Amino acid sequence: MLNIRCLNKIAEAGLAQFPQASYQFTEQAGAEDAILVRSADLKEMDFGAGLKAIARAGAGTNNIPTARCSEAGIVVFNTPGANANAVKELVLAGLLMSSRPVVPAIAWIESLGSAADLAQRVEQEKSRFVGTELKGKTLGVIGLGAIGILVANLAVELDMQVVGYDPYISVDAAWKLSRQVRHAESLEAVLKTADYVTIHVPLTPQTKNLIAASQLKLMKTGAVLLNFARGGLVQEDAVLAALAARQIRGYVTDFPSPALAGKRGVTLIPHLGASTEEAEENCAVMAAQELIDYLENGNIRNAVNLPDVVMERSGQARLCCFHRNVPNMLAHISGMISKQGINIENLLNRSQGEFAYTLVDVDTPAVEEIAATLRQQPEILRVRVIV
Ligand SMILES: NC(=O)c1ccc[n+]([C@@H]2O[C@H](COP(=O)([O-])OP(=O)(O)OC[C@H]3O[C@@H](n4cnc5c(N)ncnc54)[C@H](O)[C@@H]3O)[C@@H](O)[C@H]2O)c1
Ligand SMILES: O=C(O)CC[C@@H](O)C(=O)O
Repeated sequence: MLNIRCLNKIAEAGLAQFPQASYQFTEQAGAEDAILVRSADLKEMDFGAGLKAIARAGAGTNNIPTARCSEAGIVVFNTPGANANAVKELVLAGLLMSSRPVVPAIAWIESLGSAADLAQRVEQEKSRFVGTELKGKTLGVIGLGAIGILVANLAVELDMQVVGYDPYISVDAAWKLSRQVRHAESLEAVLKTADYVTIHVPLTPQTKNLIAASQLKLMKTGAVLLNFARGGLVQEDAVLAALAARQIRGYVTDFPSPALAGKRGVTLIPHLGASTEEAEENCAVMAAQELIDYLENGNIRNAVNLPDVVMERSGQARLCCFHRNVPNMLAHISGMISKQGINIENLLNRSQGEFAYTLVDVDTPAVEEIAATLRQQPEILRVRVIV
């Protein structure tokens, strides 16, 4: 039996992926083979020696200590794109809420209750809630990954001018982007030209406080900043100062904090970007399938600390080695196997940065001794045998 521990509410469709004959769910810390998580913070968590993988049912992995996981031979997965449409739709709501004051207008009408002169007061006072149109305004999109692309393309459909910035854009992403999206050479160029700026980059040590006082100063007077990516990307004190100085008109964010609560110009949403039935199901199913293929076949799809490594099963056993990306590892692993007179049926090795992963299919199930010897190597972080 393999033990799966869920640290957040995971959609039923995802949990149903795990066959009951070979998987059980546990709440016991330290007993798990794999963890399924959404936003729970694992950064200070101790991991049991048996933990082989963590899957984030979502895009951001800043709640997972990925470097520590790699050192312990734990593969960290996420579910790229699985909730992108849900976020795109909420960004649209954010754009509409910041161009048309519908939220205060609804609050006002609710405050009137069923007053007899309701219709009359509506027509008399509605001019307090005049807005502007998105059509013709410029949207700056920072980060053109799964979400940024959808937001940029949607804005083109809304007849907005769109300017995008992503120095690391993938070729695949570039193909999906509307040709009407203008390419900005720098973050500064986006900030200077946009009426609305929306951020869609991961939170990493490099992107922390991406938008701070000096970036906010570049923004057009009266512009709106939308942050559906992570709170730490925007320096809150600087945003509050920019709002107070009327440098920017609004800050719409999916990441509330005590400092932002109740402040003029701030719209707080309780981290609902991915909270649709469809996105929760997509993420849960994708995360579960990634874990199952890794636990049962050693295959890796959508890990953040290793590249994709997928090989058809052959032979009688599979050795799965998570190791450092240093010279001679492949020669060492294959040499150890051939020294025992064992035939290698198939082998696949891929690396990403400091780490690498090797799958070896062999023609005998009797490879535990080889695995035990390989585990002695300091460069080898985890060896699993799958028969
Ligand atoms: N509000 C929510 O519920 C919610 C849901 C999903 C994702 N998110 C957040 O949104 C982020 C983006 O999600 P995604 O699915 O689009 O991820 P993604 O990996 O598909 O795209 C991220 C893009 O950011 C780009 N990028 C990285 N650093 C950059 C920089 N300094 N400047 C400009 N671009 C940069 C990358 O090249 C990549 O194209 C996630 O990391 C997560 O933090 C939030
Ligand atoms: O699980 C959620 O509700 C949020 C997920 C979101 O923050 C993500 O990074 O994908």
